[in-house]
Amino acid sequence: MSGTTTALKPPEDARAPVRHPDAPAPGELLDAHNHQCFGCGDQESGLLLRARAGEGVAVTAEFEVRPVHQGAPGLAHGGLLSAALDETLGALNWMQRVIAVTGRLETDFARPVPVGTVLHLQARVTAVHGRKIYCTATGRIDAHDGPVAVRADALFIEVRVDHFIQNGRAEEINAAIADPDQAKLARVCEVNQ
Ligand SMILES: CCCCCCCCCCCCCC(=O)SCCNC(=O)CCNC(=O)[C@H](O)C(C)(C)COP(=O)(O)OP(=O)(O)OC[C@H]1O[C@@H](n2cnc3c(N)ncnc32)[C@H](O)[C@@H]1OP(=O)(O)O
Repeated sequence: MSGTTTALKPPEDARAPVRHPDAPAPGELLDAHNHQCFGCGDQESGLLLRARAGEGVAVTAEFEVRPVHQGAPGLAHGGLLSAALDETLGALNWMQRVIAVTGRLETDFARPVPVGTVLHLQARVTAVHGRKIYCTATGRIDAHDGPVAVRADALFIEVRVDHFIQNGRAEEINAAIADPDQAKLARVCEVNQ
C-alpha cells in the first residue's frame, strides 16, 4: 500500500497472528457486536455490514452501497467506505477472541464506488506485538475477485471491557450489560486477557 506510515509497520519481533481454537468456522456469519452499531447493527441508516469468518485470522464481509450512503451524486461517501473497512477489520476480534479498537486507519481510495455496488471486503491480521494488532483490508467491486476500490492498513489496540464501561454513555452501557449477547461477547473475550 502506498504511503503507509512506520506506525503501521510491525516491528521485527512481532509474532504471527493465532486463530483462537474456538473461533467461528470459516463461512460462519458473525454476530453484530452491538445491534446499535452503525457498521454491523440493524439500523436502516447504517451500513448493515455482514461479516463472515474466513480461514486463518481473516474475515470477509459485504456492504451494499445504498442511496443513503452517497457523497457525490451516485457515488459512495469516502468516510463511509473507511467505516466499512474499519468495521470489517473490527470483526477480526472474533477470530482471535480479543477486544481491540482502532488506533490508526489509513485508507487508499483507488476507484469510485457507485451506488448499487456490493462491496466485497476481505480483512486479515498480519502481525501482533503486545497489545498492538496490525491488519489490512481491501474492498472490491461486486465480486470477491472484482477490481479493488479501497484498501486500508490499520493498527488495532487490545483493550479490556472497562474501556467501554468507563468511556461509553451510561444509558447504552447499561443496556449492553443487560443484553445477553453483549455480555457473552465480553465474557468470551475477557477470558483471554
Ligand atoms: C459491555 C460490552 C462491550 C463489548 C464491546 C465489544 C466492542 C468491539 C469493538 C469493535 C470496534 C470496531 C472498530 C471501531 O470502531 S473502534 C472505535 C474507534 N477507536 C477508538 O475510539 C479508540 C480511541 N483511542 C483510545 O481509546 C486509545 O488511544 C487506545 C485504546 C487506542 C490506546 O490507548 P491506551 O492508553 O490503551 O494505550 P497507549 O496509548 O499506551 O498505546 C499502546 C500502544 O499502541 C500505540 N498506539 C496507540 N495509538 C496509536 C496510534 N494512533 N498510532 C500508532 N500507534 C499507536 C502506542 O504507541 C503504544 O505502543 P507501544 O509504546 O506499546 O509500542
